[in-house]
Amino acid sequence: MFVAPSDPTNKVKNLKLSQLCELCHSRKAIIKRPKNLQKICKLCFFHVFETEIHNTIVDNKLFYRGEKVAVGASGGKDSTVLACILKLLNERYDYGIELVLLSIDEGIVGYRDHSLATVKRNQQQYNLPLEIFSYQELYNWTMDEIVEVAGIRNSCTYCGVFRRQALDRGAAKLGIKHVVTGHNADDMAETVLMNILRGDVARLEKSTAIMTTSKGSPIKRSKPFKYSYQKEIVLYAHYKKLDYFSTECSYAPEAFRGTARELMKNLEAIRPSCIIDIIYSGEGLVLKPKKPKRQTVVTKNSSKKMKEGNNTTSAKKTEFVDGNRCEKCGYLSSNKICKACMLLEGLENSRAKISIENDTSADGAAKTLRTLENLTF
Ligand SMILES: Nc1ncnc2c1ncn2[C@@H]1O[C@H](COP(=O)(O)OP(=O)(O)OP(=O)(O)O)[C@@H](O)[C@H]1O
Repeated sequence: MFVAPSDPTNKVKNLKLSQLCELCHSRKAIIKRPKNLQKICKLCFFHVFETEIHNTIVDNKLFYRGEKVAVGASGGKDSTVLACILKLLNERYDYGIELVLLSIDEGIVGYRDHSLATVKRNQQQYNLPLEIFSYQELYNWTMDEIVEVAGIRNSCTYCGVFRRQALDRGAAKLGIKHVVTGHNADDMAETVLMNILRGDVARLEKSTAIMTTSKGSPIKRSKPFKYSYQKEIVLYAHYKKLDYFSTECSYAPEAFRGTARELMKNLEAIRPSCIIDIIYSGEGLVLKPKKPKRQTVVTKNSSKKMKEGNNTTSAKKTEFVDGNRCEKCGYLSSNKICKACMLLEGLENSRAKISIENDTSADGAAKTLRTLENLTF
């Protein structure tokens, strides 16, 4: 239990009972916790916020002693607070983990260059090693070039696919098998909501997992802020006076996610617990077992047709299990060609500035996106 009543700087006199912190009952309450509307003092807020994250880490056995962990560091509020708190908890509770800041430079002038300058300052402030990998070096494209060719509307799709892979590839190069990101409770609730609204059952099943791994891939990803509210992360950064970059990405946010975010914010205003409740609902969902895939029975007739070259089944997608390597880049992929290479192929074909909306060509970026939507990853 956290008690610091003798702290002379925070000692208060002549306060009404209603003005006192509801946790320590000795200092003035200055924060109304967004999560549960509890009125608490600054020190108690730091303590409960940090302890909740520690509990999430311990309850879910996120780390093991001696593990090397990369913090996906964008310079934004979430990952800055994550780096700060993981360093603090690692020292306070002696997790015995080795932290590294891992940043991806997507190549967005006026946005990522500024936020990476923040990460470089964080590196000094937290005394942690920093590694930066860029889309330019990994894919030979910057996001600015991609938007020029493929348009702004689908920029998040490209960026998301490339960033996920870039973080994995960056971690693999550093010999790290665990990447933590600053995805928070609001992000997760939004994702659950989006998947429900889209009827995307396959994604819904995975959307509340705190740790995700891909069969055959050595890199696992986790979200220690799974139960932390966005507003509390901002409050923590504010009261701790953390150095973070607060500008939004220059490219439009994914339209549907933006709508889900608005919806979540409206719901939160009426009922703050709805963020956590949506996550609990997602966790509690039991989905119907998947139907086993139908086997193609090869009859005498069909084998004859096959020999004659009339076989329609040969056009079907060949199934590749996780752990296979992309035929183009050699990186791990559950498909013959990884998502990033499929997008790159579309981009190369669209260099002639075919806009996504008007693109009806057979090989352009728009077609690649449509193909990707139909693939199961
Ligand atoms: N360029 C990047 N390099 C490294 N990690 C990144 C990068 N961009 C995003 N991430 C990781 O993914 C998480 C979610 O990113 P996203 O951009 O969706 O949300 P955000 O709320 O803006 O996060 P943040 O406030 O940390 O920038 C980040 O917290 C960070 O851990």
